Amino acid sequence: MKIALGSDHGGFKLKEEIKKYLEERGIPYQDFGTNSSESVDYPAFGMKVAEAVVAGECERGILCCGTGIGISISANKVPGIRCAVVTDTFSAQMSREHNNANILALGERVVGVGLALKIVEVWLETEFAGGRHEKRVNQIGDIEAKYRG
Ligand SMILES: O=C[C@H](O)[C@H](O)[C@H](O)COP(=O)(O)O
Repeated sequence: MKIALGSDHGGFKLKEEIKKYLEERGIPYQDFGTNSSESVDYPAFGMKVAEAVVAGECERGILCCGTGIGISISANKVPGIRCAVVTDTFSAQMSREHNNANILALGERVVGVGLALKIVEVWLETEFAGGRHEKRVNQIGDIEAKYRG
């Protein structure tokens, strides 16, 4: 499974930690930036990762900013993206099992590196449960379709 990675300056250090984590486990990734702690605007990075996931270039994405919020809002504007901001391992599991989240968003200023990497582990290992959740996820797609031009 190839992972698309992205961050702004507020999530840059956490993204680098996640890269190390993925490298140690032989999980392939593509880094869409940013490439330093210099101040940048998060929407473009959220969009790039979201587009890579929707295009199928990467199966899932992980985004980091200060809180995880701005970059997740940006990613969720791309049709087909279900990006979840997660701060605990239970929500990480549920975002996959129930919501089939295809992007995980983390806040470097919210969670420590240890917890963030545990969230990543749980999120990557958990599969969508389907069943009753499938029709609900499909209904999210129906909302997108309603507002598509
Ligand atoms: O939701 C937005 C993110 O948390 C950004 O990382 C944050 O707003 C950046 O703030 P600043 O420009 O003060 O570093």
